[in-house]
Amino acid sequence: MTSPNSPDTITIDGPAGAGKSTLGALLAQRLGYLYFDTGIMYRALTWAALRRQLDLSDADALAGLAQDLAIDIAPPTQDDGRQFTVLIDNTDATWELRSASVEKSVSQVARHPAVRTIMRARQRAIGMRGQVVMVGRDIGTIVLPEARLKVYLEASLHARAARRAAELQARGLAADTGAIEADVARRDALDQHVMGRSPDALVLNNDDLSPEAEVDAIVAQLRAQG
Ligand SMILES: Nc1ncnc2c1ncn2[C@@H]1O[C@H](COP(=O)(O)OP(=O)(O)OP(=O)(O)O)[C@@H](O)[C@H]1O
Ligand SMILES: Nc1ccn([C@@H]2O[C@H](COP(=O)(O)O)[C@@H](O)[C@H]2O)c(=O)n1
Repeated sequence: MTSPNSPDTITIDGPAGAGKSTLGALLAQRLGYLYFDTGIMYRALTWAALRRQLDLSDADALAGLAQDLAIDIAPPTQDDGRQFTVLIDNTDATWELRSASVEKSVSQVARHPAVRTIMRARQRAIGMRGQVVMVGRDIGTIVLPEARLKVYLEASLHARAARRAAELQARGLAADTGAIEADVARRDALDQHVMGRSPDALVLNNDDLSPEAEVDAIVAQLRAQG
């Protein structure tokens, strides 16, 4: 699928909590590329829609907001474990994007075709600049199908839930692994229609693979491609 004219981008898709952001950030750092997590955009839209008390079934209202919403991703402004700071309409919403209310509604917001059309166009414009590692659900299949390398990352439901629980505990928050597992499974089901594994993707299962080993496998694949 890649050609000399393909954008110099690497896509990473996979289900919730598979480790896409961890891998994406590490790989981008190794290659000196921009790291871009498209899940942040859907989370930002959901956060802003909830704040405005929009009806989450109103596709037109959500699409209008998706078009206009100012989402700025900046280097971390606080040393609290964040990968970056997310400013939405100039408000720091970094951790609120991970809140239970956003997690509960984000897949519902992301389902609207009108919303996805706008988000995908914004994402594609960023990817086409090149030297980007872009992470999401449909990046290798729809947003950047001509990417230089596509990765599909997977891990068992149990491992994904256990990692999410450990992450919350590390931030001093309560974590019920059973409830987290149910929530991750619910999001998997809702996201099924947007999830895509490109036939030419490099598939990595990280149940027993560290992020560093994942990066090594990808760099080896890039070298093999020449
Ligand atoms: N290879 C790995 N082995 C063990 N733990 C990992 C691995 N990769 C990531 N993790 C841990 O798994 C958790 C989820 O990772 P991460 O946030 O990167 O996933 P994600 O796919 O981006 O999630 P989401 O879809 O919810 O945004 C984090 O606590 C992270 O430290
Ligand atoms: N390309 C994408 C990325 C994300 N979504 C939706 O956003 C939710 C949050 O994504 P995370 O990667 O931060 O977990 C996700 O559950 C999807 O509903 C999407 O549709 N397409």
